[in-house]
Amino acid sequence: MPDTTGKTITCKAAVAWEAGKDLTIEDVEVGPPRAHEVRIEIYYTGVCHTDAYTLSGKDPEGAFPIVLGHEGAGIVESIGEGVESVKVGDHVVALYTPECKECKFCKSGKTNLCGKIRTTQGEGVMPDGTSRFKCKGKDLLHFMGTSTFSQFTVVADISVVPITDKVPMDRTCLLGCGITTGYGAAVITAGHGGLEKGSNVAIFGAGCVGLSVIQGAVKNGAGKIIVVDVNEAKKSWAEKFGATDFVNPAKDLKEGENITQRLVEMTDGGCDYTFDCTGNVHVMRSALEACHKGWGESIIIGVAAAGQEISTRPFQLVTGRRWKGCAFGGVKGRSQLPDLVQDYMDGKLKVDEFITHRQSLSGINQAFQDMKAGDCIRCVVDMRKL
Ligand SMILES: NC(=O)C1=CN([C@@H]2O[C@H](COP(=O)(O)OP(=O)(O)OC[C@H]3O[C@@H](n4cnc5c(N)ncnc54)[C@H](OP(=O)(O)O)[C@@H]3O)[C@@H](O)[C@H]2O)C=CC1
Ligand SMILES: N[C@@H](CCC(=O)N[C@@H](CSC=O)C(=O)NCC(=O)O)C(=O)O
Ligand SMILES: [Zn+2]
Ligand SMILES: [Zn+2]
Repeated sequence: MPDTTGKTITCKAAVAWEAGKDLTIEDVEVGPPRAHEVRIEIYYTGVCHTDAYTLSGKDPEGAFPIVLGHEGAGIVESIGEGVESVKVGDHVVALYTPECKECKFCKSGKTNLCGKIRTTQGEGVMPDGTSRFKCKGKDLLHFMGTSTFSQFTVVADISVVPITDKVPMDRTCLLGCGITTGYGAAVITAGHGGLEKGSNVAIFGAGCVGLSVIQGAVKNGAGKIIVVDVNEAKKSWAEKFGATDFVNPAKDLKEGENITQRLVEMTDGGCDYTFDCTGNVHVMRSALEACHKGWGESIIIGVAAAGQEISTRPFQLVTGRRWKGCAFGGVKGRSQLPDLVQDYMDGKLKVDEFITHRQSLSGINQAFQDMKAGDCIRCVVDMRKL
């Protein structure tokens, strides 16, 4: 392979030109990394519902044309001036939640949200306000600071974590979003640094995120782990990951009974923790109201569309139920992701089981279709196969 350091690379990428339209595979020019930037050759990327959400046009931050994708793993091709955290040849996972370790957020000890580049990331540009992608003479926007639907991408050095090369990248890519998000929500965000042993838990939505919450709940020794999903096929998935109960609100409720009442009855007054992994604001309300009076905590993970709002009677909070939420499970990517990779290597974290579908880069629109079909947990796209 010729040395590409300092040069623009032309490669294939799946470009979203307009909201609601299929992606098209294009030749894109990817500029060299500038100071504190890293150019990565992406080997594998997952497709997440958040990519579909932005492509749909419902994301208030969504703008076009853009290179989507935020669940990717690859190898560092070159680095810009001042980069010390990774080197050429490192296997890495891209981080849509960066970690600078020096901003107010990073130093607070209270959150994994990093403030350093959030504004430019939301605007779809690199921290210096410009794009590294060009196609047909036009600049393309970056997405979530990662843009993993391109064979080569450029990210800020705080948006990437080196990981062992002993784990295949079609697995590590999934730690870039869905698995880490659900697992972290249970073991980091819930309670004070993770849900307590014996806690009764309800998880709404058993996709990649919800199944990962189950894994975290099992790890922390939860009592009841009740999964609520309208898709009956998710029952066997939930059981495989360690759920103790499954309720399908579309078929299992008694006449006049609602899901909140059922969960309160099953848990002697309400759940200690509930998790929304659907993005449906009505489900979020049920999840909050199914919490135990006095201490029950509901964690919102699902992403709801622009204009959607949550509501409940304030009395629910007055009487001690708590609403919180998290991005990337509350996990600090550069500090904590290598530990999750180690958990996978030690057989303590399931990852392989999530891969139900695979596609080549040119099959990426089919990956979006697969995701909507209901039998897909995660589709992994091989970015080097056209
Ligand atoms: N906060 C964060 O950092 C992150 C948030 N997300 C968000 O998390 C959410 C979940 O992602 P993912 O697991 O990939 O999604 P999936 O669509 O794979 O899983 C959601 C599950 O919920 C089910 N469901 C839909 N409506 C209801 C309902 N009313 N009651 C109960 N179950 C329902 C779905 O059933 P069916 O198959 O029939 O639709 C599906 O089984 C998305 O909104 C995504 O954008 C994702 C990653 C990170
Ligand atoms: N742009 C959206 C917000 C989407 C969102 O909440 N993204 C999550 C990650 S979802 C991953 O699949 C996130 O990281 N949120 C924190 C953040 O700073 O964006 C909108 O405006 O609705
Ligand atoms: Zn995601
Ligand atoms: Zn920071």
